[in-house]
Amino acid sequence: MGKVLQVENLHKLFTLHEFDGKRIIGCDSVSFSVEPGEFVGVRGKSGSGKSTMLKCLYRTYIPTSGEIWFASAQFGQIDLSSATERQISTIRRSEIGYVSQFLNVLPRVTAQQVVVNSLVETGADIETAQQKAASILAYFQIPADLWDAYPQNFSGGEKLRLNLAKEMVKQPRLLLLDEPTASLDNASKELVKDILYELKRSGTSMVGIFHDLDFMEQTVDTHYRMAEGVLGGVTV
Ligand SMILES: Nc1ncnc2c1ncn2[C@@H]1O[C@H](COP(=O)(O)OP(=O)(O)OP(=O)(O)O)[C@@H](O)[C@H]1O
Repeated sequence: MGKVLQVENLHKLFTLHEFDGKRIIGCDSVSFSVEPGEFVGVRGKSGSGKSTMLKCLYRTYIPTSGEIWFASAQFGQIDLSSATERQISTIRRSEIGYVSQFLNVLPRVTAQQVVVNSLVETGADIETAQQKAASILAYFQIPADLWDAYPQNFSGGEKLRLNLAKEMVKQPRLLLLDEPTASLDNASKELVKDILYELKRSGTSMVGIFHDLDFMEQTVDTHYRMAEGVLGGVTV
């Protein structure tokens, strides 16, 4: 099987219109690829461009130049930097997940419903989705008394685990992880580590950005360091 992701010369420049058009480099000439089931980890100082790169991959940001080739089940090889908004939302529904400690869900939707909606989006019927959601929330150690609560008020760790649960049920080809251990205690980190191993075993490819270097070294296959927007290889 070919590569899941091939990033070529990705460049993102921010123009600050409120400051006379001042320009800031987000990331510069980033190139790397990801094989099926490979976990790529990126570290680097604060402000070095890690989030910018990840957000370009998810198309939260439109790259200034460069190509992001993704092997989509639905569209074949598709350049995410120039795909239409419609194609991007289809791909996000079932092929690419994004996980951070910040939960981006509709207000007044309970934790259980968040997971149910995710399952329904990938084609499950409501009844199966409800049964499955309960076992998934239990597996992710979300306390049962929170299942009917609104996740906006969850702790950072609970939000992250719910985010992982809602993305994992899609069995995405590619999972993007934005600081997957931020605000987790050691027991929760172990749980997340097991979940990531499980995902890898099932063939999901991952790209994660990290400040937690211990966790990164224990989980990723390929290490990169970002410095001033430029991605470099790291020998561990
Ligand atoms: N939306 C934006 N508008 C303007 N500048 C931005 C924007 N997002 C990021 N930047 C700038 O791009 C550069 C890279 O920021 P980025 O958030 O990608 O760094 P990072 O490595 O993820 O940092 P951290 O580890 O602190 O999250 C910084 O100089 C930042 O100020």
